Amino acid sequence: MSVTLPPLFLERMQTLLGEEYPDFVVSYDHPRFAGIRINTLKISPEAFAELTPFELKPVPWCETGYYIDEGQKPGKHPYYHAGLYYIQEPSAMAPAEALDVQPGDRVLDLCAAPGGKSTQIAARLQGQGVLVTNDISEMRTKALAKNIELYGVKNAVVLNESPERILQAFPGYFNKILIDAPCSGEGMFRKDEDMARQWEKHSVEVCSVMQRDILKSAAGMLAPGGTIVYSTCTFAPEEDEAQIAEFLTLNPDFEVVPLPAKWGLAKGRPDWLYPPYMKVEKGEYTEASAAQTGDAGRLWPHRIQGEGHFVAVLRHTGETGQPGRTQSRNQDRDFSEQHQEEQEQELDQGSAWLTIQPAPTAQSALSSRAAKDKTRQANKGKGKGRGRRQESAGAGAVQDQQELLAAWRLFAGQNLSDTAGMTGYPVFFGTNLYLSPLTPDQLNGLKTVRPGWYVGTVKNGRFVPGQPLAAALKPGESLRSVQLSLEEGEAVRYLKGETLQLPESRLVRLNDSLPKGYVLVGVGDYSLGWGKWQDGMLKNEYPAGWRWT
Ligand SMILES: C[S@@+](CC[C@H](N)C(=O)[O-])C[C@H]1O[C@@H](n2cnc3c(N)ncnc32)[C@H](O)[C@@H]1O
Repeated sequence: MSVTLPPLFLERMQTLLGEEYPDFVVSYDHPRFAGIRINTLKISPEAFAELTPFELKPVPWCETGYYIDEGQKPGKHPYYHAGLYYIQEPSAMAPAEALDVQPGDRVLDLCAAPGGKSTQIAARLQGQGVLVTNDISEMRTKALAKNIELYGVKNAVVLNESPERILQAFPGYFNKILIDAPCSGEGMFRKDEDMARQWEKHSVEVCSVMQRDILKSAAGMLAPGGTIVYSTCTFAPEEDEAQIAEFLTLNPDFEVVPLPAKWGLAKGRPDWLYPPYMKVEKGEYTEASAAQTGDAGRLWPHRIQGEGHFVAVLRHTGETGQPGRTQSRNQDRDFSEQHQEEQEQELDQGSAWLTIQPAPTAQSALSSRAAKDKTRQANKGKGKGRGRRQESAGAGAVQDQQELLAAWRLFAGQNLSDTAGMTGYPVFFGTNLYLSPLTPDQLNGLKTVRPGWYVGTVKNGRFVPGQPLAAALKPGESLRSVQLSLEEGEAVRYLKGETLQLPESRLVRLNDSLPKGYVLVGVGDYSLGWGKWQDGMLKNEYPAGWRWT
C-alpha cells in the first residue's frame, strides 16, 4: 500500500465492511482521481470541449464535471486564470449536484472554504437569486473570496461567521442549504497523506460534536419546504448516518430524499448505527429515522472513480408558502419570484436596489436628477451601522458615498455597454463599492468578507475598476476589449504583469468609443482583467496578487 493508513482506522473499516474490506484496502494502491468542473458562468461544456488542452472523460454524477489524467497541470493554464474551470476531486462534485440549485434560489453554503461547492452552486444560480457563502476560518475565507471573484460570481456574499450568528440574522430565510461539514477526512487519505497522519479516533468524536451543532443551526435557517444537503468526505458512521438519524429523531418534520440508484452510488448504512465501538445505546434514534439513513448515499473509492463521500438530502416536509416552522422574515412561495417582486417594490418606493444604467456622457451621468435622487435614497439610514467592517457613515461618509456612486456611473457610462447587467444594492466599505444581492441591513452586524460583487474604488478622484468586475464581464459588455492569443504567449505575458505593445487595430471598440482608456483583456473570448490602452501600449492592470508565477 502506497499510503500508510492508521491501524485503528483499518481495524474499524474491517469490522464495518466485512467481505468488501479487501477491495476497499486495495483501492489505496491505485492512483487518485483528478477532475475539473466547467464554470458555466463563463463557458458551456460543449464550447470548452472545442478548446480544451486536456483529455476529458465525463464524471457520471455531474454534468459539468470531467476526469483529467493525473500529471496534467490544469492550474498552469491561462484558461484557469480566466475562471473557465475549477479543479475539483470528482466525488466532491456530488453534494452540490444533490442540492439541485435552480436560478433564483436563496442558497447558504455554511462550510464553504475554499469554495469548490460554492462556485458550483453559483454556476447553477446563473446570477439569479442569492448565494451566502461562509466559513468559520478567517484564513480560509481569503481563498473562498478569491475563488468567488475568479469564477465571475456576481450574486454572492462571503461571510466569516459561526452558524449560530448567521441563524440570528437569517431565520427561515434560505430554501437550499449545503453543509459540507468539517470531518475526520478519511476519504482524503489517498489525496493528502497528512490527513492520514493526523487522523486519530479522537477527531471523529470532535467532528461529530461540531456537525451536530451546524445541523441544528441550519435547520433554523431553512424555509418551509426547503432542502439541506449534508455531506462529509469521511466513512465514519458517527459522522455520517448517526448525524442524520439523530437529526431526523430531533426534527421529525424532515425526510431523507433518496439519491439516484446509479453511477455506482451505494446506499447509506442503517446497520452501522450501532457498531461495537460507537458509544450509543440501541434505541437512541427513532426506528423511522434510523431506517431513512439507508436513503443517503455513499461514494466508495473501491466502487466509483473518486476518493469517497457521504451525501444526505434532507427535505423539510412543510409546504412551501405555509407559515414557517421558525420565525421567518421570509415565508415565501417561489424564491426567484419573490426576490424580483421585492426589488420592484423597492424601486417603486424609490429605495436602495440600484440598476446602474451606464450613462452616455460624463455630463448626463453627473447631472442626472434621477441618479442623484436614487443616490440619496441609497444612502438613507446609512448611519445606523452595518457589517462589522463597514465604515460608519456620518455626514462626510454619505458625501463620499454619493461621490463614489457618481464616479461609478461616470465610469460605467464611459466604459461599459448597456448589456452589462449591473444590478444590486450598493454597499460601501470605505471607498470601495460593492453591488450586493442583499440589503446592507440584512448584513448588519455580521462579519462580512465580501458584501457582494466588488466593482471598484475611487483613487485621486477617479474611479478604478476592480478585478472582480472584469472577471465577471464578457467582452461585449465592455466598450473596449482585446483578445490576446494563447499560442503566441500574449495571454501568459499579460498574466505575468507585463506591459504589451498593441496596435489600435487590435482593440474591439463598441459605440464609437475612443481607443484610449480601460480595456477588458481576455484570452480569446474569456476575460482575464483590465488593461489601459494609450498610443499603442497596453498598460497592465492585472493585480499583483493574482499574477502568474
Ligand atoms: C470540508 S471543508 C469545506 C470544503 C468546501 N465545501 C469546498 O467544497 O471547497 C470544511 C470547512 O468547514 C469549516 N468549518 C469548520 N467548522 C465550522 C463551523 N462551525 N462553521 C462553519 N464552518 C466550519 C472549515 O474551516 C473548513 O473550511
